[in-house]
Amino acid sequence: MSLAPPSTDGSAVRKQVLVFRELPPDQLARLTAVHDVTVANPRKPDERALFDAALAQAHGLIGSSFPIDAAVLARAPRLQVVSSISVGVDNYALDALQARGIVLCHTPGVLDETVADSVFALLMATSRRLVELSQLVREGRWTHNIGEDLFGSDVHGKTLGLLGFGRIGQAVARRAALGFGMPVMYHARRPVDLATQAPELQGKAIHAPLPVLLAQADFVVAMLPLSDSTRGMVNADLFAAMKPGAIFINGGRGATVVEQDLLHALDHGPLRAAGLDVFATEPLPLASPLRTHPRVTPLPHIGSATHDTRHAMAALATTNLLQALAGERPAAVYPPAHA
Ligand SMILES: NC(=O)C1=CN([C@@H]2O[C@H](COP(=O)(O)OP(=O)(O)OC[C@H]3O[C@@H](n4cnc5c(N)ncnc54)[C@H](OP(=O)(O)O)[C@@H]3O)[C@@H](O)[C@H]2O)C=CC1
Ligand SMILES: O=CC(=O)O
Repeated sequence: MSLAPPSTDGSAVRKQVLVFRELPPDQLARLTAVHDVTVANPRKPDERALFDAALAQAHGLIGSSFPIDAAVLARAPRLQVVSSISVGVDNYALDALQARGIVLCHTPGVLDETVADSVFALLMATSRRLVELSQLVREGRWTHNIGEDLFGSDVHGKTLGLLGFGRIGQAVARRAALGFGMPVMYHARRPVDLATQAPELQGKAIHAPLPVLLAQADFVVAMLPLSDSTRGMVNADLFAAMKPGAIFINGGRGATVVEQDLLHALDHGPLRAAGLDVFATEPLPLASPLRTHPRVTPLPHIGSATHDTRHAMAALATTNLLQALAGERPAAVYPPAHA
């Protein structure tokens, strides 16, 4: 869909913007007020040709869930800015963007609490077997009091081990430590200065050596970005080092986990259960054993999927794009200036 520009007020140079995933109407209106906008989702076969044509002219891209790789960038000779409606930047060819001086923006911060809510919901659901037991009621199999074979495991007071302790990891830690009395251990390459960055977690969360975290955590929650350093990081060695009966939750990116190793840890290793919002291939292929494994609770990548938060992400991404196209420093550029 090409959106005709309103009559120009002559105050600014209109640029070509390609929206590659749907934007809420109010955010689309902010763009069309100042730029020429094409909306085309390359995942839809009937919009692919329009996407390709608009890409060749685009100064700015905004969207998510589609890889903007080196081949796509090579077909966008005028590109100045890519604004992702996501905090994760693993869909973007970072080296090629940097080499061409194309600004990359993303949406940190506005989704932290919502994603942490989702991760904690998954942690609760797996430990108390909520989906499985709800299914039992729905299917008319609740004919007598459930027995020990269907009991769950406690959450409060148990130890949480976080792989990744950034914005979202810390939001998960707050829920665990302040709401559920859980001691928190975290693994990251650099310890976080809790006194300045998360004073409410002082004395409640510690930076622990990975083997210690894995041996002691009742819940291991991965909240890692996908990068060269994290791809396949959660592998057979890590699963083997986890405490017997541990529950594994992944709210970061699927490819940080070796899924075959996860399955082995469920069937032959220490894992009691797993809760997964993200997968190496999304949507999850029908043939994936993770889809139907009885002790896996799979979700369709819904970490930030509330009306409020998805709108806040779209608004921040739109602001970022408008700022960058105006030659200003965007509110949330990747990598951040201090990195
Ligand atoms: N399921 C969903 O819907 C969502 C998933 N996400 C995913 O969550 C990720 C995290 O988001 P956010 O918290 O904002 O990101 P941050 O950048 O704030 O945090 C990332 C954390 O991971 C750590 N980390 C990075 N690389 C490594 C490594 N090699 N080894 C150990 N720790 C590492 C960082 O610490 P250090 O650099 O010191 O190692 C930091 O603690 C996103 O990148 C995205 O992929 C985000 C939103 C929604
Ligand atoms: O996975 C979602 C994101 O914002 O990143």
